[in-house]
Amino acid sequence: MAAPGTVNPRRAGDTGTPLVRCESAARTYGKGPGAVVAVHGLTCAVGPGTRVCVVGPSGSGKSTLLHLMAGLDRPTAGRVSHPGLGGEHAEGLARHIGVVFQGPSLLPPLTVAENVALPLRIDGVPEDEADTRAYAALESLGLQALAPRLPDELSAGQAQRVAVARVLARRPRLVLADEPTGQLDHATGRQVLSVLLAAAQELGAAVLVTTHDPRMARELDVRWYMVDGRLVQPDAEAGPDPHPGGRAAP
Ligand SMILES: Nc1ncnc2c1ncn2[C@@H]1O[C@H](COP(=O)(O)OP(=O)(O)OP(=O)(O)O)[C@@H](O)[C@H]1O
Repeated sequence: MAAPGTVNPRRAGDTGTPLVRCESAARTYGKGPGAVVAVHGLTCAVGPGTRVCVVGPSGSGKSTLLHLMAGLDRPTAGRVSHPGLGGEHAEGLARHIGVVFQGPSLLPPLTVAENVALPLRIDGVPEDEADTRAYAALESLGLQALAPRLPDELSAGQAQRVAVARVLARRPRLVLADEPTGQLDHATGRQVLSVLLAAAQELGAAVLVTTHDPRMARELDVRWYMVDGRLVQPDAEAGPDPHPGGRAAP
């Protein structure tokens, strides 16, 4: 059995150069006696096409790990790198990594279509092409009828599916979703997750989703369990992983 904090990359479906790799990565918030070690020296990797779920209770460090992987935060010790995404330059990474956040994230004054097109415009995609790609992303998620609506005219589940469309319209190679179903009822949450997984599969993107809900975790191929800022082997928590290669059985 691997040391605590280490996830065997093979179990994570490391079938190519990892898109993201953590090597003894740690994150401590604050200094001195009040310092909080949110993540303790984690070693793990996400390979192309892999679908990983990080399962753990509130406060176990899931968001911190996701932010480190997204390049939104830096480890206070150890290293996080993105060898399969062309290096470590933040701007370059942002083009390849899509992040879905837990709460409302759509801009209230913009329509759904404008919200989805905005990141493309920021990336420098010409307006017509951005609009076309935004509409195509909405259509592929069955959301085209929502295109002219404002965010406050959507249900929470619809808003979260639009947020997924916004991320996927940029065609990322790695999708990191932080409790994307955390504010939804179970049935709606499952629907959002299934839309996210199907769209990512269509794109060939790897996915890492965090959740505190073990029922959601079953929808993913590989599960990592997080306790008090440490990853523990699935075997220790829930028996053998049914897909040790990290990919769903066909
Ligand atoms: N900016 C911060 N400053 C200080 N402590 C923080 C900060 N962000 C997170 N923490 C602490 O780090 C630990 C891990 O937090 P984190 O948000 O990563 O956990 P989580 O598993 O994602 O929780 P949740 O499921 O509630 O979102 C917690 O003890 C939290 O209080």
